[in-house]
Amino acid sequence: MSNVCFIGGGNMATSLIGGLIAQGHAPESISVSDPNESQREQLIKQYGVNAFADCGPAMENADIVVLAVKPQVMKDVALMITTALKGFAKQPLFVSIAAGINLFSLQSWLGEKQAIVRCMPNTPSLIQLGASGLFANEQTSIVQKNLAETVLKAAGIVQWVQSEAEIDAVTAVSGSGPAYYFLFMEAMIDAGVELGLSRETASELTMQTAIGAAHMAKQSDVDVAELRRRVTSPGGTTEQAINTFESAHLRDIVKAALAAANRRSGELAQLLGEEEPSS
Ligand SMILES: NC(=O)C1=CN([C@@H]2O[C@H](COP(=O)(O)OP(=O)(O)OC[C@H]3O[C@@H](n4cnc5c(N)ncnc54)[C@H](O)[C@@H]3O)[C@@H](O)[C@H]2O)C=CC1
Ligand SMILES: O=C(O)[C@@H]1CCC=N1
Repeated sequence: MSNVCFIGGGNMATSLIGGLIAQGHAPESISVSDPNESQREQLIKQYGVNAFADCGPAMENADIVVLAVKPQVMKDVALMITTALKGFAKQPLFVSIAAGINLFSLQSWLGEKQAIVRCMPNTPSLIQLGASGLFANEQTSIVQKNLAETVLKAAGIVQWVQSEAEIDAVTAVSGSGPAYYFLFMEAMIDAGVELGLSRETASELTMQTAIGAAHMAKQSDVDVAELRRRVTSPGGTTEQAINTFESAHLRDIVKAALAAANRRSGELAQLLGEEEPSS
């Protein structure tokens, strides 16, 4: 079993650790470093993993180090890691899950020779229904790619993408995506309450409808547009709701929202990363 280390033990690390443990990964082979003591205690109590305040002891013997800190602290953390790594015989594979921080910056902080995978997971990883996009630098071997894939697959589905730019698109679609569905569910629950349902009934119906629609879409041999048409009887109720969404340009709103999320990845790269020399 591979030794997996998480630098940063917050929301996403907790989701990924939850996925690994649920898949039978031994807690003793998972280590976390986080300066926040209550975060460490929570992870020890919930999963029985090893937790440390500093990155050095957490990374000892690690085959794979998942960088799960906020983009704003990534540079400082990466430089600390580089110092700690100097005493290590074995260099681990690094997997960064930070939005916007590109391989150019990660390589300039961790070292040009390091194998690094940029990954964008999402929070449903906690219940093994995550979706992750992955892109590896040239230094990453096939064995290391398989290792990254195995760790992320414990949390859900994995898609390798063809270019690093696509990771920003993955961030806009599935990284941030759960929040879009939660917002839509919030709005449906509020609207159901407006129409006279109790909040509990509106919540139960909304969530089960989301689950049912997602399962149908995954299992169906027709596309989602056709599934929508099959709910929409001519002259019926759904048609009225769909017409309302279309006249309010829902599709344009979704396009603009995802474009804004995608753009933000580029802004984070500029704000928090190293400047790439223009070729
Ligand atoms: N929350 C989400 O849905 C997703 C987040 N991400 C990315 O995951 C990363 C982490 O996000 P969250 O887990 O939401 O943040 P979070 O704030 O919940 O967790 C970050 C953790 O890093 C710890 N930390 C701060 N300084 C540290 C240091 N020097 N060494 C070790 N740990 C340190 C903090 O104490 C905190 O527990 C971000 O870069 C974000 O872009 C990626 C996909 C989805
Ligand atoms: O909002 C963020 O920046 C992170 C990345 C994807 C989901 N949460």
